[in-house]
Amino acid sequence: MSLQKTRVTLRTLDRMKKEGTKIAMVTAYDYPSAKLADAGGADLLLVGDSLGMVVLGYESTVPVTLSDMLHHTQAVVRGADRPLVVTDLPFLTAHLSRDEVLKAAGRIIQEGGAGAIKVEGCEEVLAGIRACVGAGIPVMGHIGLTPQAVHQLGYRVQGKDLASAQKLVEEAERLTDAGVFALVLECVPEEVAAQIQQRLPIPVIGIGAGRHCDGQVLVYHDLLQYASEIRPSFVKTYAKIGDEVEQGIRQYVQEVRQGTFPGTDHIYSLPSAVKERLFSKEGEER
Ligand SMILES: Nc1nc(=O)c2c([nH]1)NC[C@@H]1CN(c3ccc(C(=O)N[C@@H](CCC(=O)O)C(=O)O)cc3)CN21
Ligand SMILES: CC(C)C(=O)C(=O)O
Ligand SMILES: [Mg+2]
Repeated sequence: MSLQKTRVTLRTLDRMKKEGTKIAMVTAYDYPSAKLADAGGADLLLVGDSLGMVVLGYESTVPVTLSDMLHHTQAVVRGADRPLVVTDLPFLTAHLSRDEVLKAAGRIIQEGGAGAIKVEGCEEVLAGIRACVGAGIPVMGHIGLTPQAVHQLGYRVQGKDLASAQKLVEEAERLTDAGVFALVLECVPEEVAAQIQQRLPIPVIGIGAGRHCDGQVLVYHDLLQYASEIRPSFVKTYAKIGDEVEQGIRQYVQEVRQGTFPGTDHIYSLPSAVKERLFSKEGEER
């Protein structure tokens, strides 16, 4: 089923949860990353606000704007045929008035071309989530470690004591009641994620949430080891493209300096008839 070429929809994900088919999600931030992730078979592409860190060089996701998200979403959508594209609402967007949330989410769907949005948090954003769902905008929830709250939480595992584990289960259920079509659980003990996965009728996508989730998500630059400066311990490395890129650039620079690039394979030449006449008297006369 994951090999089908038709677009992944909410119904596809629903079916995958029921069948126990694991869902593979990866972030993408531009046309080439979307094209390659699609070719690699990813079901869901997340235009994560992590782009602020891995693509734009900020220290956190907090500075990322709606216009950043729109710009990158448009590029990802152009490169993604099969996967459903989900875009993060940036910092402080889901907390605004109902109208403001709808406007921002509407732009991501209408101008960006995404198929869904993702919102961090629960209580404070529940009204905005309900408004979006009511307007026909699919919403993915995100609880546990919510990076937009880095200034309060840090990047710490969440739900390690009884009270906070119970709170996560409650939040998962409240979000489901509010109509989210799937839920990202970030950095929580495996046992808590398993409990939530069992209780919810919707797919639970884990990142640092253990083996029992309905699907997994990782940041593109982490799993491919591509110039990412942070290394959470839940990351597994599947390639080292950063090293490949650096090595390629190093060799190019060296060949330019040595004059071995460009070689005869990489130049344009005049046809010999033109060449003969170009520097002759006749050629200069006109
Ligand atoms: N490259 C990248 N990958 C990500 O997964 C990611 C981003 N950037 N930027 C936005 C957020 C930030 N995230 C993070 C960042 C750090 C940890 C981290 O280092 N966690 C500690 C947990 C320590 C503990 O509480 O025990 C770890 O050691 O994994 C986790 C998630 C996830 N997101
Ligand atoms: C880490 C994932 C879940 C995310 O929200 C992002 O990449 O922004
Ligand atoms: Mg995010």
